[in-house]
Amino acid sequence: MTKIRVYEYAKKHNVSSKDIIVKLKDMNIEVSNHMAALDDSTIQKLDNTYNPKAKEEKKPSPNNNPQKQESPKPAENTEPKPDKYEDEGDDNTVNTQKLKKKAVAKPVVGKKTVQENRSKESRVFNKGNNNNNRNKNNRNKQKSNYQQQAPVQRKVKELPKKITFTESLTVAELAKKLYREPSEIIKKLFMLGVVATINQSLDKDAIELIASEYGVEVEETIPVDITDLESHVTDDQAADLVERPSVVTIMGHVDHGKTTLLDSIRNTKVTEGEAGGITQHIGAYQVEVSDKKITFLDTPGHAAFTTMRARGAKVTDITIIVVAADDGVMPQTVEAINHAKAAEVPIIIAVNKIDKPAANPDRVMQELTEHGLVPEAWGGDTIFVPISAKTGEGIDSLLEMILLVGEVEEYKANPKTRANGTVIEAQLDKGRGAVATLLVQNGTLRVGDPIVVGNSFGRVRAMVNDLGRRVKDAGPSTPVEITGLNEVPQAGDRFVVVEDEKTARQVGEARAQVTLQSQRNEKSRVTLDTLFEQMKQGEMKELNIILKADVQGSAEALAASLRKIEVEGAKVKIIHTGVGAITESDIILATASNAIVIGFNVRPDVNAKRAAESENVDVRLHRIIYKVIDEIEAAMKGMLDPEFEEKIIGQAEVRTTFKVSKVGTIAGSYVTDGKITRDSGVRLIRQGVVIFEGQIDALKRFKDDVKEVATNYECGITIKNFNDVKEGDIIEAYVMEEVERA
Ligand SMILES: Nc1nc2c(ncn2[C@@H]2O[C@H](COP(=O)(O)OP(=O)(O)OP(=O)(O)O)[C@@H](O)[C@H]2O)c(=O)[nH]1
Repeated sequence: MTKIRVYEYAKKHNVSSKDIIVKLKDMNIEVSNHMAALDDSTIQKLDNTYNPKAKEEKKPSPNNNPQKQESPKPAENTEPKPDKYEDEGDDNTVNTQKLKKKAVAKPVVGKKTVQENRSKESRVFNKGNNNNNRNKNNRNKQKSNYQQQAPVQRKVKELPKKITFTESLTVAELAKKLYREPSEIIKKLFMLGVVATINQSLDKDAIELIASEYGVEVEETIPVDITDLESHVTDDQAADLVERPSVVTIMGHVDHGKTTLLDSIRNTKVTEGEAGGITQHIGAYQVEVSDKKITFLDTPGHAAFTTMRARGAKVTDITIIVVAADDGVMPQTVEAINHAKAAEVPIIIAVNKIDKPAANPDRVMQELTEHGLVPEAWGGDTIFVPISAKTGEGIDSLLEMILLVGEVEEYKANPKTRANGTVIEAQLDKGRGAVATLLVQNGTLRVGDPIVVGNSFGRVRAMVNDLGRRVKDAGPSTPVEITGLNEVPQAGDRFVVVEDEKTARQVGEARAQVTLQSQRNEKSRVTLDTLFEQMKQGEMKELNIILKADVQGSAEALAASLRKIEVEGAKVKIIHTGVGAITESDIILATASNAIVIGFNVRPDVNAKRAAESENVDVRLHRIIYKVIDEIEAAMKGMLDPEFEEKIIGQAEVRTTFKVSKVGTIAGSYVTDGKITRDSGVRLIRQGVVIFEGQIDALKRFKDDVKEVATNYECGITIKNFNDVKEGDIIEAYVMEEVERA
């Protein structure tokens, strides 16, 4: 007996199942849900309502009219089984306006597929029959019955209870999840007023709507950004955390003995008990002191340290600042201190070269107190260790002090988990391919581990330690050199071990597609123009400033004035002051500490300019103290109003000078960058310091006055009211441009 279910009937008549159920209720016929089967008399009653004509033209049932299948007409509908009822009674029996509309939605129907469907269906039923039929005598009879009934009884896979999706699904994907034909979904969408193709992607609302039509639950899963390496790092249980070696960086002024100290520690400690070990420079090494290990990063200097930090890597636990006892605190000593302070890393002072007759450790201590580093002996909390990197004196005490700081700070890690850490250095080796020294910061790295390193990926093929020995595993704070990556990563890149090689490839490739530029854009650098907005959003309570000035006096005066600024709880924090041109190291520190740079009577050098541009660091150049204060205060109040901004348009180098009576000094110059225009403002810069600021008096090419001179051309420049031009000076040209405030 043909069973027609509520939803089939509803579909045929282009009404909702609910309508049918309500209608039946009106007729005092109870049905449980849209899957309920309707008997003939109920269908008859419904037909009277929805299709009065059907009364007169009562259609034969498929059972008593097997020929019907042969007739070409039903072939017009090739919908899967739930639509079979529709197939049987397709022609002109439904005449509601809606259904006419529905007919338009059936262009997918074709004669060819109906045959396919049928043969498929009969196969299905034959199979079912063979499996289930216990009465062999009835077999043939039943078979013929099934064949007749086959189109009606096609099995439809049961609906899932719940489906999940991320962001969207195409019609085909949704159909697959619901175990339905895409055409059925397309039809449903059409009923809902959405014309969709099989590959069309559906948004959350559409997916939910369709699923609810089937009574299926929907769950949206939040997409995981696989390119975020941290998402591959698993959380540690407190119980798994054990003590790990401290990681130490050595910094200090040029020639104060950083390299000698690193070598001396290594030579005296590394080979002890490691007979035959040939030290190998892999960018870091470990020494053992009193049964404990200490890891030293082999690249001394604060620039390297802060470059890593600017890339987001937090590698160093402790910094040692080396100060030569015969030379005292020098500019780079101060830089190193400020870089370490900005990174909030404990500092140990190694007062070096105490073997020298001119050594004066007390003077070093005295000078350092001016930078907030007061020795314990004088009531402060900074550890000072007098050493001689050359003779080895005091090195043991220095190492003991490192262990002590490590104990106090309690550096811990979990050796049981998958490894993650940072690239210390990396290069391409002719024979071995990409070679990278990794510092394992957590977990244990093993040969064979699938790994993502920065934008590269692979499997750890071989590991070599700092003694050049092959190792199979490396625990927390251990530096190892690995091979097996597809590309050379960069120092400061993070690495993580992932579950399998496929994931490593997927993540590595996805990361490689995210360009450096877009990574940079993601970083929200502080600028005076956006400062107020950032403060309003509660992102910032302190404005970090790096201040460079022409002389110490103005640097100090300006820093003191800036520190006094306080706007609604937000303050200025001067993280570094110095004398002289703005250098690349200043820009790196600004990048790592999210600071702006103020140049007072000084300019950035070429490398600093390039770095500031590529890293989007806000560099403000001034000549008058109160204007600096005004600008910072206004920016913090959101009242920054200069609608004009200075734009540097070019630079010329003074190659020679001519003194001409009446005219003054003519600067025979060569334009090295941009252009110089007749009406631009100019600054005369000598060794990074602004000597004079004013206007151009005359701009000439040979004897002719010209409006502008472009890069790589020579010209003669005279500056209004200024004649003290010297060979080697830089003439910087700028214009004031109107800018839109963010
Ligand atoms: N007398 C004496 N000389 C030392 C000591 N430490 C270093 N020197 C010497 O000082 C000079 C500079 O030492 P380096 O270790 O190269 O100094 P650095 O800080 O690494 O220098 P840069 O790499 O240029 O920044 C070398 O000639 C060393 O031999 C020391 O404790 N005593």
